[in-house]
Amino acid sequence: MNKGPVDSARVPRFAGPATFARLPRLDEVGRADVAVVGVPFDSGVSYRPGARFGPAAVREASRLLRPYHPALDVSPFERVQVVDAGDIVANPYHIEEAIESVEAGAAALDARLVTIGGDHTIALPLLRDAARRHGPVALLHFDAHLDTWDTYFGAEYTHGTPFRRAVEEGLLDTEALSHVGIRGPLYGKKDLDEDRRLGFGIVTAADVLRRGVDEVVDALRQRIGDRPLYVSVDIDVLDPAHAPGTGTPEAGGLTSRELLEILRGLAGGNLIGADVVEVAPAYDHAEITSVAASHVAYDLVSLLALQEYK
Ligand SMILES: N=C(N)NCCCC(=O)O
Ligand SMILES: [Zn+2]
Ligand SMILES: [Zn+2]
Repeated sequence: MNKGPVDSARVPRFAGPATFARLPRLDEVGRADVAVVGVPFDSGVSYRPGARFGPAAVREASRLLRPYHPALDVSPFERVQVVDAGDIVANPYHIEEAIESVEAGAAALDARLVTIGGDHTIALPLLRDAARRHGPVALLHFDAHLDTWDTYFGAEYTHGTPFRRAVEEGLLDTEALSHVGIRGPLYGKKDLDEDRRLGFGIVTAADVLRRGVDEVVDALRQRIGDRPLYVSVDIDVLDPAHAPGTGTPEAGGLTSRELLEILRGLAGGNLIGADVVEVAPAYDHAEITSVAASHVAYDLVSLLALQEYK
C-alpha cells in the first residue's frame, strides 16, 4: 500500500507542514516511484529575482489539491508512491557549483522527478541527470522564451541559456525538441535561426490560439513519438494575468486551462521527468501563480503515475 497525503477530512488542509499536496516526506516512507523535489535557486536570472522562494510557495499553494484526477481518471498517490523529497541545496553565490549540486541531488533520488524551481538554469543539470538515466531525451519546453541564447554578460550558465548548453552537451534528442508558448520581442531574427539550427520547432502562443489545443497536441505527439520525454514548464508560458508572479513576464500568453489541457494530451506517452520553474512569489497576488504551478505539478505527477512501474 502506498502512503498518501494527510487526510483533509481529519486534519484541515491549512494545518500542519506544507509538503507538496500534503504528501509524506521521502524519509517517512523510505522509497518513491515519483518524487517532488524543490530547487530554491535563482542566481541565474536576467531580470527580477525571487524564484528561490518558488518551491515554498508552490508547496503552500498545493494544500488544496485532492487525490483524484478526473480528467486523467487516476488517483496518482494510490497508484504509485509519491513523496516530497525536500529541497536540493544549491550555492547561491556560485552558479557552476549550484549546477553540480542539482545534478548530484537529482542523481541521488531513485525516482521519477517533478522538480519545482528555482529559475530555469536548473533545467540543465536536471537534463544531465535525465540523459544519464535514459540517453538523449525528447524535450517539450513550455515558455514565453526560447532559453537557447548563448551567453549573458559572458556567462554561459543562466536562465536564458540552459537548452543551448543541453544540445551542446548531447543531452537531447534533436529530432524531438519543441517550444510551446513562445512570444514577445527577441534580440534579433538570428535568435530564431540559431534556435532552429539547434533542432527546435516552435508552437507560438498565437499558434495555440489559432490552431487550438487538440491540433497542437497531435503535432507534439507526432514529433515526440515514444521517445523518453522530459517536460520543462517555465510558468511564464502563462499570460501574466494567469501568472503574474514571475521574473520575466511577457504579454499575450497561454491560459492555465490551455496549458493543463496540452499536458493532459500527453497521457500514454513516455514521460520520464519534468520541472516547473520561474515562480517568483514576491510578484504574485492571491497565490494566482503558485496555485497554477501546483496544478501543473499535480498534472505532471499524475502523468508519471499513469505509467508502468516495475
Ligand atoms: N527563462 C526565463 N524565464 N527567461 C529568460 C529571459 C532571458 C532574457 O532576459 O532575455
Ligand atoms: Zn521564460
Ligand atoms: Zn525559461
